[in-house]
Amino acid sequence: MMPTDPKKRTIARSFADAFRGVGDCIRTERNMRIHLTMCVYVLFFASRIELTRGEMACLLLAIGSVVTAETLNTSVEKLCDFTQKHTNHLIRVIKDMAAGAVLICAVFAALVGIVVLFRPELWEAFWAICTDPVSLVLFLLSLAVAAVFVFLGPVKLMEQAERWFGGRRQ
Ligand SMILES: Nc1ncnc2c1ncn2[C@@H]1O[C@H](COP(=O)(O)OP(=O)(O)OP(=O)(O)O)[C@@H](O)[C@H]1O
Repeated sequence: MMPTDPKKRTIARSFADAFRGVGDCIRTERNMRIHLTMCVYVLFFASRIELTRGEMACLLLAIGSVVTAETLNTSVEKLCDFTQKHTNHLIRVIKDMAAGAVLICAVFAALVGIVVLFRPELWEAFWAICTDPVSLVLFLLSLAVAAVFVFLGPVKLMEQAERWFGGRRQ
């Protein structure tokens, strides 16, 4: 698709393009879906214990940094694949560094999560889920949905649905 004339670009168009970029990353990158799934569980448990505004801000910053790093890593990978399809030492170094940036963010985000969340209230919240049958079933169901989202992703899920329901219609 040709880029639109900069004079005709509206702010709404810029936002739409940026959202499409995030959507593409979620659709094509399993690691991005893993990060997002972990974010959802972190925020879920964070909502069940009393955090200060500062602690919540640290968690949100940590989550934002990992998701941002993964999005940038994906765009670097795609640019590398576009420019060089064959094995190349420099491409290997570039891709490894971009992946390293994600690793650094993820390790520090995990440390933030441990510092902020690991406290008795967390285990109490977890125990409350485990001892309530309805909550436990819902929690296990959410894990199953998360696994399907991570390993199949929206694209494969749609293809599978097309095969099942599209096939039956014929
Ligand atoms: N063209 C290439 N030349 C040399 N090495 C490459 C090339 N493409 C990929 N690699 C190596 O393979 C690794 C994985 O690259 P790939 O593009 O498959 O990323 P990926 O599986 O999506 O990784 P990630 O888990 O970081 O998202 C790179 O970090 C790099 O070491």
